[in-house]
Amino acid sequence: MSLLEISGLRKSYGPVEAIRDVSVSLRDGELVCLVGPSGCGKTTLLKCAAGLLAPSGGSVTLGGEPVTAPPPNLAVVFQEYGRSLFPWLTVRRNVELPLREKKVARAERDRLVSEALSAVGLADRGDAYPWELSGGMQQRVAIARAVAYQPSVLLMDEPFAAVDAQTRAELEDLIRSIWRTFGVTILFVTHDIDEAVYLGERVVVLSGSPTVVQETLTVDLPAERDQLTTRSDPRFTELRTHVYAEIQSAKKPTPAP
Ligand SMILES: Nc1ncnc2c1ncn2[C@@H]1O[C@H](COP(=O)(O)OP(=O)(O)OP(=O)(O)O)[C@@H](O)[C@H]1O
Repeated sequence: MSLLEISGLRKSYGPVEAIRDVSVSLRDGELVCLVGPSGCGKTTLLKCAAGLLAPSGGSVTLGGEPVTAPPPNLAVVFQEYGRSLFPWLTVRRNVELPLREKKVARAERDRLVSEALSAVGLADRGDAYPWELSGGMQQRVAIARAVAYQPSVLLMDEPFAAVDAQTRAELEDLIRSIWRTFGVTILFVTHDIDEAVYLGERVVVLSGSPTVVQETLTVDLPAERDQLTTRSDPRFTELRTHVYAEIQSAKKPTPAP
């Protein structure tokens, strides 16, 4: 059964048609990657899915309910970790903040924060301030905050675009591990083809703007993935080459209907 349903979504900014027709459906517990050329409307699509932006047409439903404002059981992790954390709050406090707003009782809050910080490997950095941490660690804090909130859906908008390649690989593995541990449904937006194939159970390829779904691909790689084995698997190479070719043709703008 689908949990998050994006159906016939359209979005124009005044005369600029950004998204023409996108439908994506996520089953409960799925990890789906959205990949497309730069400027194709990935962020726009994600904001519409999160209830942060009203679509011009089509619909978004979460658990059968229409999404018209940010739903309580959905969390978003953005690319710019530097701007998403409060510098005057410690790591623990940053992670705890949405739980306070949700009026979670103190003991439960402490438990959820500790569990989330352990899951991202920052159990011993709770008293640090974000600016004392590296970029990759700050993004881990943002991920811990989303996880502690126990969302049923996690939307991620190019969350690793601003970190170095090694950190990025570690964070990719972290997402797979969090996904498997917590059973959260994830929609992960990236412009990185290898990342999309490495992470996803399915990859949705978007066309150039005005955007339509170019292709949806099932990633038939083993669930147990690691940077060395998976990336040297001939099937991985086949899939990424296929998606690369799709993106190249997707860069051509969609002809007018
Ligand atoms: N607030 C806005 N007002 C007008 N046009 C906008 C606005 N936001 C986005 N656009 C336009 O909509 C299109 C899609 O933008 P969006 O940021 O969603 O793409 P993206 O795929 O996330 O881009 P990138 O890969 O570069 O991050 C672009 O043509 C952009 O210029």
